[in-house]
Amino acid sequence: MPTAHPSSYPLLQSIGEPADLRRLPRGELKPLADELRNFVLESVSRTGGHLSSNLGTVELTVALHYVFNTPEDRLVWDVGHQTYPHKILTGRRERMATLRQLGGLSGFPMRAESPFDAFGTAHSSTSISAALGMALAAKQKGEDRRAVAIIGDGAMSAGMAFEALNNAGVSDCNLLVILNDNDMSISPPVGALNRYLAQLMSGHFYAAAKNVGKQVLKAAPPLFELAKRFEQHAKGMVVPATLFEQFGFNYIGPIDGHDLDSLIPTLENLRDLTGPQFLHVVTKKGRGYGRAEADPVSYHGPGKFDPAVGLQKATAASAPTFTQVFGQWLCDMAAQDTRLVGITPAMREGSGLVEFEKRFPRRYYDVGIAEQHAVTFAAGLACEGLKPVVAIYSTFLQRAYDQLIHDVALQNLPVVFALDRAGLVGADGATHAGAYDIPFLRCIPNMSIACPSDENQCRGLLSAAYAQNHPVAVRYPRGAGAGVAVQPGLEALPFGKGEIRRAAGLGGKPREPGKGIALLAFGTLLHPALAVAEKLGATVADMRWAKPLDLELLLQVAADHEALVTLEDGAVMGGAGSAVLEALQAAAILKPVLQLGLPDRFIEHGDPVKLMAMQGLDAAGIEKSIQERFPALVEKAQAALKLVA
Ligand SMILES: Cc1ncc(C[n+]2csc(CCOP(=O)(O)OP(=O)(O)O)c2C)c(N)n1
Ligand SMILES: CC(=O)[C@@H](O)[C@H](O)COP(=O)(O)O
Ligand SMILES: [Mg+2]
Repeated sequence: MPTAHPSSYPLLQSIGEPADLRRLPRGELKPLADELRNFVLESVSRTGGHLSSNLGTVELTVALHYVFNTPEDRLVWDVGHQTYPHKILTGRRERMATLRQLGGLSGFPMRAESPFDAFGTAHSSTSISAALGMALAAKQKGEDRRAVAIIGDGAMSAGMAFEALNNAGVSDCNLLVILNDNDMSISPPVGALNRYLAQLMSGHFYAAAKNVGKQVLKAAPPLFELAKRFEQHAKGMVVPATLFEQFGFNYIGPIDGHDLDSLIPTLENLRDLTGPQFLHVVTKKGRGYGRAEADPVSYHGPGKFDPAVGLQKATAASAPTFTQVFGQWLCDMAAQDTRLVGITPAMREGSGLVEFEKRFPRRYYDVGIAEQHAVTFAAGLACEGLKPVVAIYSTFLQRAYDQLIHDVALQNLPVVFALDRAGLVGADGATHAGAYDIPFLRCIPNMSIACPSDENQCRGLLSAAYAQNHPVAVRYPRGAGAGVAVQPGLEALPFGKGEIRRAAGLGGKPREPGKGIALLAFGTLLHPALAVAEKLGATVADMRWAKPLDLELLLQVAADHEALVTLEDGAVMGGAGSAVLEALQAAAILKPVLQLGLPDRFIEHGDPVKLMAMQGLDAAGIEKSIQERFPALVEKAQAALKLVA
């Protein structure tokens, strides 16, 4: 993919690393920022990726690398989806064409990718904790470096951010926290913090009186200290200390996060102050590209598009995604049962709850980026007889593991967890893979786990989950399923039951009992399994439930075959295949079992179909693994097929 034509970005072309930026005349920073913004738009429109948040951090990124001696001074970007300007200014401009592609640039900061990426992020609200660690490490080692956390207003709503503020506020170290306040999460922001930040922004007097950036204080520290003391005094008299000052930070702002004339002197002042500093900058998500400014939600993470015409509506003909199937099921079930409430931790669009919010606004809860709270909040709702459905990405449920055990499972509360993005997600890479939910859920008493293989099963298993009086997770992958027609009903599939989808020995010739191979599929790997089974004359069972296993089906299949293969789009270790091994062991059935699934390593970003093939989880890979593990059985099975043919 060719990158943007170099001639249109002459200044950007001259920046190989931030030291080049710091050598630029001050007056060239604004034209550089303009080129940088245009390059981000052009590049992301060609590759897809996160856009509106990146357009909003252009000036802030230029100012940070201009004022701070990066990479010796550490920048920790929260979530990190807004770091394309940072990557471009730190020697990765040419590689932006490979963004989120196999072997290409990650969409998030990665320590292995660059020394300028001080900390790997992608799950939100970790930046202040990490930066505090770096600041205290510098102090302990006697190193003169700064640590800066850049955190968005959305990420600021997570408890972990306040845990870090609470600790940092009493830590004698040189930490700067920059709140990038664009008054947006992915969706419009929610919660009291957002309301508070709006008050801060509306306090014009406070901002004007304090606008340190504009009054470019050239003073030597004593004068600045004097001004600071006056300001402390004045604040106490005129304006109640901000929340952040109550946490022990020196709060500056709000200032315009797109105005280099504000940003640079303010950052220069703050860089030279000791103790915990908090800078509140106000930016516009999507800044500089009208369509993204007008609709930062749609342009949060767009695919490829033509900036001249903007995003085009998806063609209606395309098969529904699992997310859409869930969203429709949620509305249908809510219409049937008034006890249903829908909860999302700040992922309304991604989890498919836009329609549900419109139709059932009083039963819809966006709790902000607060997965721990979301789960225990659901437990509270369930205690009072409501039927909560928590729509949450598999990877983000990891953040609420104790709440899952302690507040939901231990009390055996009927909460449904609709786990979207199960398995490999592709472009977002290892940080977002839903690879571990079967292992980490299966060991929790009272929990059940359903693995739909297609869109219809997704509906049926969601209804089955909803009908239970204990916690159930239903896991399904990102994107479209098998493209089967979705039936409108809400009938629940049988709880804990799977079914044989293909019996061996087809073609009229009965197979000897106890011979041949059986494939036990958990979820969408059923489809490549069916393809392989045709060639191997194997039986295929759609197990549907990782917990409880359909023991009757399993023991029957084990008795009828001489070898078993388990397939799951999740970690092999502790996964559904392990459950099969445990069950056979408990029944003293000794049959060879080949477990296929994700390996014990993190899988990088890339095209999800290619990534699954690389793990040997496409039909060719599955067949190859079976051939290698059971060569004699395969040979025998294929010979038998020839007889039948
Ligand atoms: C723990 C966690 N939950 C949810 C997400 C999904 N997510 C990514 S960006 C985002 C919104 C972040 O808002 P903000 O911090 O204000 O950044 P902005 O996009 O406005 O620049 C969310 C919810 C995540 N990355 N991590
Ligand atoms: C940065 C972040 O965590 C989200 O924007 C995430 O990338 C969304 O993932 P989907 O694109 O799968 O909804
Ligand atoms: Mg924001």
